Amino acid sequence: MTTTAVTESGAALALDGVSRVYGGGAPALDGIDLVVPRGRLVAVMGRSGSGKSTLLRCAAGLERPTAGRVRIGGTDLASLKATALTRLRRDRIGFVFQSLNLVSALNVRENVTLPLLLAGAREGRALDALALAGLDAVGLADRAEDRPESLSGGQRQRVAIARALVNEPEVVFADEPTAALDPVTASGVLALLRRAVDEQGRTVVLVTHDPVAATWADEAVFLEHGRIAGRLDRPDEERVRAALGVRTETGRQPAVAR
Ligand SMILES: Nc1ncnc2c1ncn2[C@@H]1O[C@H](COP(=O)(O)OP(=O)(O)OP(=O)(O)O)[C@@H](O)[C@H]1O
Repeated sequence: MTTTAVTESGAALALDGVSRVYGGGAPALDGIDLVVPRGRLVAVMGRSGSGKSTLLRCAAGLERPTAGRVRIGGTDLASLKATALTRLRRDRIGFVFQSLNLVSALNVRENVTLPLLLAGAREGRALDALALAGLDAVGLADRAEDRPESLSGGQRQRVAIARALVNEPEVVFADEPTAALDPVTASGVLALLRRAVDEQGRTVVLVTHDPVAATWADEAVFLEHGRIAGRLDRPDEERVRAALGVRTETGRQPAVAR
């Protein structure tokens, strides 16, 4: 227990016995223990219904667990009232969710500055410069004044990443950010998340079905029936496929590489 406590204290994200039950059904999450150190990219994988999105929503403070504890940078989310939790999500978390699309009434630059404006920053040149630097990092500075609908799917995801990173969040949560993209565009988007980790020391939790996407992660965590069924360090495609395939075919746990 002491080791866990020490590890968790330096973690960007720590889940401690997190469960989530909806109605009278089987738990969507069932006693999840997960520590994500700062500066790591972790892929959460598993079959449909295994609890990936529920884990992301609980970890990101979008939903309260039924039991257990979630900490972001040492802050216990259960200790926060609704307003403080909203503030934490706004100031300390970045989201790249399909359901949190870009705002079509705003141009690309305004979309990127939105989290900072919501956090109370004043409009002006400094803010614009920050947005342009963020857009430059994702290769889209020249599209700053365009509307999101004039961009391709991959370009929109890159804007979403620039927006998620603009407030220098402690954790970025990405839910299937490449699901609708072709493989080459998907690699470009994943490379940006990887760069945010390697060059800016960000921490990213990525939900994905895609074994290729998982190879960009430092670690893949496999869920099954709301539990962690296995983990792979430095996942490669073959081992991820094997891990997913083994469970799909036989229900056995995947090989664990640690
Ligand atoms: N709001 C909800 N109300 C009731 N049940 C829910 C709710 N959200 C999720 N569930 C249930 O919890 C379980 C896990 O769902 P979850 O969406 O987390 O799985 P997932 O692994 O993300 O699936 P997918 O890959 O299909 O998105 C499922 O059985 C689902 O039906």
